[in-house]
Amino acid sequence: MKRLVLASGSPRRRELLADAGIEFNLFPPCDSAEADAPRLPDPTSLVCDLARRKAEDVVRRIADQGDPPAWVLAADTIAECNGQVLGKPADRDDARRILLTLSGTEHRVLTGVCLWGTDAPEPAECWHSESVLMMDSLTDDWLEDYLDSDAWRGKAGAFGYQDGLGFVRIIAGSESNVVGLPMDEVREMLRRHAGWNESPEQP
Ligand SMILES: Cc1cn([C@H]2C[C@H](O)[C@@H](COP(=O)(O)OP(=O)(O)OP(=O)(O)O)O2)c(=O)[nH]c1=O
Repeated sequence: MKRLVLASGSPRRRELLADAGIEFNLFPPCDSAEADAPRLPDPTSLVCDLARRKAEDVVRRIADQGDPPAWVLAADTIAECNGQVLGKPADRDDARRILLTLSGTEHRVLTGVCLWGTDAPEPAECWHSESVLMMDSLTDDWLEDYLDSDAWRGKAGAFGYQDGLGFVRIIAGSESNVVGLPMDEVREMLRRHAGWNESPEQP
């Protein structure tokens, strides 16, 4: 059976996969796999394309190293509000801009997922999952305190749902999708392709 490689530097993705009892190795993609990609205007196409590029980068590097075949799993998460794509903030001002865009709105968080065998020319699967969220209207004081906390860094939409601050609620879809990896769907996908099975319950 091929080993599973998580092509990600995201601590949230690592935790989600580990919490599900799935064994994997880590192999983060190059930053350029995401940074140099064209910004496709359609959010769904964008997250799938970015997940695919991250997977492809790691598939190539594993093959170049001559390592045994592996399954490579990659993902990309963005927030989207009225057609505007909101990714990871570049800096504090960008985080303020993103949060003011989301403040008081219903919006979506989309995660694209790609699974690719290093011995195959194309991905086995590439798809996305989405959740709908509602963010409270943020006051200036609250916003500046939140920006001081640095909790927005490295997070799409400049917020961390997992931080439990309560200013954003999920209306539809899963929490794991919001924080970077839709685990129900990922488990199913790994069962289909990678022969992954949950460990039997201990008596
Ligand atoms: C919306 C949201 C996103 N996030 C995170 C998940 C992702 O790590 C990040 C979105 O950026 P991504 O570009 O999807 O991922 P990444 O750069 O962190 O990691 P990699 O590409 O190496 O896999 O935002 C949260 O942690 N909590 C949230 O509530």
